[in-house]
Amino acid sequence: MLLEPLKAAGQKIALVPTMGALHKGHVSLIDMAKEQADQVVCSIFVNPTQFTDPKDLEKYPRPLEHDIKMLEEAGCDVVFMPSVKEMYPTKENWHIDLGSAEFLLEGEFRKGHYQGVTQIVKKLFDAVDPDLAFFGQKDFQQVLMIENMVAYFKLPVKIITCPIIRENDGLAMSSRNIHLSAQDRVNALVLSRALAYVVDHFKTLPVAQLLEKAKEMIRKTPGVELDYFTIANGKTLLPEQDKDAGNLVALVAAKVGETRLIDNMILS
Ligand SMILES: Nc1ncnc2c1ncn2[C@@H]1O[C@H](COP(=O)(O)OP(=O)(O)OP(=O)(O)O)[C@@H](O)[C@H]1O
Ligand SMILES: CC(C)(CO)[C@@H](O)C(=O)[O-]
Ligand code: BAL
Repeated sequence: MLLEPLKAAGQKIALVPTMGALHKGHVSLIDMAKEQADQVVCSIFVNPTQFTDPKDLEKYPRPLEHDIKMLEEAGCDVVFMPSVKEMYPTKENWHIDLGSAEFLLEGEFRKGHYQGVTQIVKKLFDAVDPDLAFFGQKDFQQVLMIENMVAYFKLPVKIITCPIIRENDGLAMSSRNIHLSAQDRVNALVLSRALAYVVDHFKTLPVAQLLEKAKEMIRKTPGVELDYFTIANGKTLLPEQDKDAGNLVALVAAKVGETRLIDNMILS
């Protein structure tokens, strides 16, 4: 890539992988990357191999002009927008060991999703050869899977996790929020509210009671269909009942109207 001479001259290269439809969450990743690297590359690629629902892939937003403008304003140095043919010139098999957490939570509801995610991230790393790569905590399990892929191939890329950027009312920013109707948008707030309830009561209530209350909040919200709400170990993603175990995170996924959203908050 054109960054090779800059890298050879000692400059640090950062990659911010995205699927486009950029929002302030993505900009926060670019901002953090700019603080830590000399050149920031943002990739925009809607990766077909990570979609398990063809309708989800088809309707994924692709507002290209808006994205380019946002990247210019954010001071991103390079935009990398490969075509599907460039990234997948031939049909290929990809299967690597990502550990048992691959099959939990998102992996259970989107079978094979993390094989597709790690396949494309490896290809992006091969193309850009970054020193650092920035990902959002919003996709908590994705960061774990990418760290496992990096360890699997022993890649010299440092993975940096960036905090979740939220709307003023608490909804985690997401490209898919654009699909929410006005009523969905109101209903979707229950996800961050249920997570905040768990954070606020973490010290005083047992795990079982926290989960019961959070799930009840979500279940009684019309138009919201819960996939999972869990309090889990932040590495194994296995459910955890012991509040003193440390490294705990609350994670949620739900369909709001026709749109599936995820969110999480760190507990300890
Ligand atoms: N609200 C957010 N705060 C911080 N990072 C975010 C946020 N939303 C997305 N990201 C991160 O931006 C990167 C690119 O994500 P992506 O382009 O899929 O956007 P998205 O908003 O997560 O869209 P989607 O609707 O597909 O979940 C990922 O590392 C993701 O975790
Ligand atoms: C990391 C990623 C760009 C891979 O397609 C995607 O999963 C995303 O946007 O989070
Ligand atoms: N932000 C995660 C990408 C996906 O939902 O496919």
